[in-house]
Amino acid sequence: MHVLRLVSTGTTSGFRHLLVVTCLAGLANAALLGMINQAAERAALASPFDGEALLIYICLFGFFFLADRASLREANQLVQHRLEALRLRVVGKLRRVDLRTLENLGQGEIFATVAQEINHLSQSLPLLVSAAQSLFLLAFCLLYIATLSLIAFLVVTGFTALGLALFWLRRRKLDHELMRVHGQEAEMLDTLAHFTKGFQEIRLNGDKNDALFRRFTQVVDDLQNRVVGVGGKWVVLLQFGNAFLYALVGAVIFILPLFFQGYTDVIYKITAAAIFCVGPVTAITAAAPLYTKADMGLGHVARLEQRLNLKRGPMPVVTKSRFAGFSTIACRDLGFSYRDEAGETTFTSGPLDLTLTRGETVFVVGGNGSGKSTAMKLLCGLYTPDTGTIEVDGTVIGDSERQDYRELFAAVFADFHLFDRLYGLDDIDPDRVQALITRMELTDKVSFVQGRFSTTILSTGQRKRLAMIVALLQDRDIYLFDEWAADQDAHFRELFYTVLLPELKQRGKTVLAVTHDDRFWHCCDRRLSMDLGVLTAETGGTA
Ligand SMILES: Nc1ncnc2c1ncn2[C@@H]1O[C@H](COP(=O)(O)OP(=O)(O)OP(=O)(O)O)[C@@H](O)[C@H]1O
Repeated sequence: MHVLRLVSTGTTSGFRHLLVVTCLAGLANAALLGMINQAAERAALASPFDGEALLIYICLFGFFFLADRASLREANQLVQHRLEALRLRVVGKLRRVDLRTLENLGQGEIFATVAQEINHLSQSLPLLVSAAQSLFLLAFCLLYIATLSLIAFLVVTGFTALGLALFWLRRRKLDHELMRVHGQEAEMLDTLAHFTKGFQEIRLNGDKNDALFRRFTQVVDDLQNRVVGVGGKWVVLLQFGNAFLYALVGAVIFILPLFFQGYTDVIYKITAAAIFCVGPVTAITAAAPLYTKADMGLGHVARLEQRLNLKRGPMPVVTKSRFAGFSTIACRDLGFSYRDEAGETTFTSGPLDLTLTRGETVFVVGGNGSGKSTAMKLLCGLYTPDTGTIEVDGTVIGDSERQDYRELFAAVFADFHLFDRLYGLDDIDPDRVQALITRMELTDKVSFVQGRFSTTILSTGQRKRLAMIVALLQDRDIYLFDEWAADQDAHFRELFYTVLLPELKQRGKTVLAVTHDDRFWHCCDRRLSMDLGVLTAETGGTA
């Protein structure tokens, strides 16, 4: 049903057009078969050559050829168009979800669904149009049989419907297997990602490399076994379809004549028509695996969409945050928990009670795993709090305010991503960018040309400096830095604490910086200590 929904939703004119040309192609095909039948009958009766019939045959063939081509082209166009819309819709939802939803989904699942499944669909769906044509052809063949003998029509239709229904029921049993194939494909993609993301580690350690490869081999083996198993079940199903067809033709030829008087007059015509049914029914059954896979693929996309629908915020605002120029942000009893798949809490951040004032520089310190990064993501609205509130100048941040609130922040997280372009800063003055590149001493490494950085392949410290440039260009009210200085040399560490942070303060920016650099702990207005997800102490600084 997902396939039908995909092609029939959206603008209906494309679907109607496809339906008309496919129907015409099927009609022309049926007419051709009818003519062949008649010609065979005439030849059997040794009738003279019929030039007019030949001309009609050629015209019909020409018509069929054009309609068939139009139908395949239309189907391809329609399907690609709908798939593009689907891809955009899913990614459109993806970019609006809660960070936690995205973390729970996992990259393998997203890639297996959005990239792999939709790519499969883009290749397999247009091929299904031949099966759709066969459906029309089958309907016309049956109608033709009806004009010859009503009883034969009922028998053939009954047989065909029974065969297709049995086929369909048995096919549905494969759905569960196909679901597991999808899950294993996602697992395979996740394991594959370890080879690229962990390449350095596996090249340094042969045992690790071998063990990962063994794991990958096992995952691929399991996947292959399941795919082979599913393929075997398809073969049995297709054989069942073929056997059923020959049983049908046998019944028409051998059994029906025994019961009906006069039937034998038209027996060869009905037999020929029943044999014509073999082609379309075979085409339909052969397309069934393709259809099933396509329907499953669209089912996965639909399920992914459902999960994305659950925690979707409003569209990102492109204008300035309505909270820009805030005076205070107050967090009261703010709490958030990570939960595993079973719903068990694995770590709780908070309850946090904290007030941030415009223009202050606040350091957050604490041991590894004490919850500093989690608290940052909670504070800037990336995680939706389970309990408590965030208030900006007395306005409580609810779901409808959250995106506007997020727009107050520019951040360089510990797990930051560096984009090659300054997305969202289209009108930026290139000289400003170049000036910051010079300031961050990256001129011999990176340049800003035609709206993009010449490279992002840099050392970790250099990448963080480039990320800092991007954050500074964003010119937001609040800056979050999660251990920015950790990867910098002594010179840039000094520059960060004693020049960049004071400059931001001077410009009225609020800074929240996670740091382990106790040598610079005095360079702040306040220092918050964290342990086990809660604030344990607050100390004054000298900034
Ligand atoms: N995405 C996540 N999903 C589930 N649990 C997480 C996630 N990120 C962090 N945690 C858990 O939350 C706890 C706090 O992690 P967090 O990264 O906030 O600590 P941190 O104080 O920033 O540590 P560090 O100083 O090592 O960076 C850890 O126990 C970690 O296992």
